[in-house]
Amino acid sequence: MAEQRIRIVGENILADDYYPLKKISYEQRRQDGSWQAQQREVYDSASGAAVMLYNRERRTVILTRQFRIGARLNGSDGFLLEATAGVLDDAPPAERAKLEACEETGYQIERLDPVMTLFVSPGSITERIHLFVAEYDPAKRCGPGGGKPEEGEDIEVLEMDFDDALALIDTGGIDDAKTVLLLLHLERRVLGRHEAS
Ligand SMILES: Nc1nc2c(ncn2[C@@H]2O[C@H](COP(=O)(O)OP(=O)(O)O[C@H]3O[C@H](CO)[C@@H](O)[C@H](O)[C@@H]3O)[C@@H](O)[C@H]2O)c(=O)[nH]1
Ligand SMILES: [Mg+2]
Repeated sequence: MAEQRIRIVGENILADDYYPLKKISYEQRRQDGSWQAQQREVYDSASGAAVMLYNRERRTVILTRQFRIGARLNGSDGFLLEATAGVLDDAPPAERAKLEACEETGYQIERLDPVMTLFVSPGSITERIHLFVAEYDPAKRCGPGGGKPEEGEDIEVLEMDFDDALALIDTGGIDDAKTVLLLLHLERRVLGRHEAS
């Protein structure tokens, strides 16, 4: 067994409303062999799944725009352009991604391709996000999209030229991490880049 480097010694719940905010005490064995006591606040938020919908023939993607309070509190108006995403709520990631695509965008997805699973902000948040891409057919719809109004969701759905979306990364118009990553994945592995004429 690998030598133990971390001993978790305590957990204190600071707040427990929607998801718990915890203060974790642990001891870390430093590279010089000494043990050091540390404490960190961690938001134990749920993990999620996100999917970037694209259409190869039209060379388009589907983006959502909704209000995000975390961004608003840190320098943005909070209305971020994003790939569709949702918390897992015990569903397998691919199934959750398909359900959220229907609820939020109204498109019926048949096949999802997994991209990667990432920690979003591992120093302070437990969340992992499972990323997918999937082709959409503009004619295959499962509902109106827009999210669940009773949960406060008011989601705008935009079909955007893929190259325009890539250009928005460069100007900061798209600044949500999972969304940037999924667009760059599409560019690298699926759709390539068309140079502006
Ligand atoms: N009342 C209340 N409701 C909440 C709270 N936090 C979340 N919700 C409810 O939970 C729903 C979550 O919607 P989803 O579509 O399932 O999740 P998401 O907000 O899109 O989250 C996804 O994207 C996030 C941002 O990238 C990810 O952090 C998350 O893991 C997930 O992938 C929201 O509509 C909202 O009603 C809260 O603190 N209070
Ligand atoms: Mg969502």
